[in-house]
Amino acid sequence: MEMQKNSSTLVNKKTITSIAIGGFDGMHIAHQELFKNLDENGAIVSIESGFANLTPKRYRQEYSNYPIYYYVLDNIKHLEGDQFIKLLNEEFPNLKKIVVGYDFCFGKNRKYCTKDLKELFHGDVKIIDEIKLDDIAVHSRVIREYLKDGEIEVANKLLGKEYKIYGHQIKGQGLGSKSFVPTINLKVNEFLLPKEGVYITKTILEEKEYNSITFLGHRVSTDGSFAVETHILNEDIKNNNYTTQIKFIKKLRENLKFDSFEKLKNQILEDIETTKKYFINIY
Ligand SMILES: Cc1cc2nc3c(=O)[nH]c(=O)nc-3n(C[C@H](O)[C@H](O)[C@H](O)COP(=O)(O)O)c2cc1C
Ligand SMILES: Nc1ncnc2c1ncn2[C@@H]1O[C@H](COP(=O)(O)OP(=O)(O)O)[C@@H](O)[C@H]1O
Repeated sequence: MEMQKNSSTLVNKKTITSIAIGGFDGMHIAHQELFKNLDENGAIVSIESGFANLTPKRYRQEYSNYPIYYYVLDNIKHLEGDQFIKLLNEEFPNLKKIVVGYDFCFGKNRKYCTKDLKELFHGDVKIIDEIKLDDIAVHSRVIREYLKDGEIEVANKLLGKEYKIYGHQIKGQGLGSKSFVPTINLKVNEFLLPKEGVYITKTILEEKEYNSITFLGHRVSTDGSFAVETHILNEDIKNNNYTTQIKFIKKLRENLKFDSFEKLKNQILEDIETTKKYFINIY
């Protein structure tokens, strides 16, 4: 059962009776399976390695109604097994249940695993068997590899949602509106970017979602610089300064070098037509 609380800062830790523990980068379908085993006073204990780039820390709460409490791995990784459990019992004095996956290990040199957790914690310990989808093991590292290969549709299936990044708007070369099509240029920090290429996407501006096409990569046909730029279909958008979100849906093609602006422009117009057709056919 899910609850409506959604900010850990507002939830008293004393009310928490069950927790799921892990890194939770991606908040993918296997993570969501763990959360299904929490009770209505459940919480997520997220251990921060500093390497999360699918759902970096401040973007993670959006994918669960359970409050998330963050712990820095470097601060707890030296603990012996009993010390780790002691910490959890102190943090959550009414803790009755812990949910982890089959591969969960913790403490000094990661030498404590699920068997030790069962022995050390006096309460209910629920271990979730490995979750796979179409024979693919669901793990954040696996999802990262699909994204790096541009295999968005597989990545999205494993994520259980469309992969989404946040960026802030920056100035482009100023060529787009003049020579090609207008685009919003983005600077993206923290998030893993999919493989260079052209993608069917949705772009969210001020909570409104638009169909879009996004180019991501080195502008090998113009100035060679790296860019993330999104063109919103069928709309005349005034460039603003709001945080922009991009949801990736499908890769259209690789990043290509064109020997004239004319050829690049024709290709871009063709990409836009393909994208429009895609959206017409799915609605
Ligand atoms: C749909 C789309 C596809 C693109 N494909 C390529 C490409 O294959 N190769 C390339 O070098 N640049 C590509 N670009 C980037 C253009 O070079 C870029 O839009 C142009 O340089 C204008 O940049 P500006 O917005 O910074 O002015 C693409 C842009 C869009 C919108
Ligand atoms: N495919 C899976 N099946 C079952 N449990 C999983 C799976 N992936 C992760 N978990 C569990 O979810 C929690 C978070 O794991 P984490 O290591 O952050 O995920 P990932 O393996 O995706 O990086 C851990 O308790 C882990 O054992």
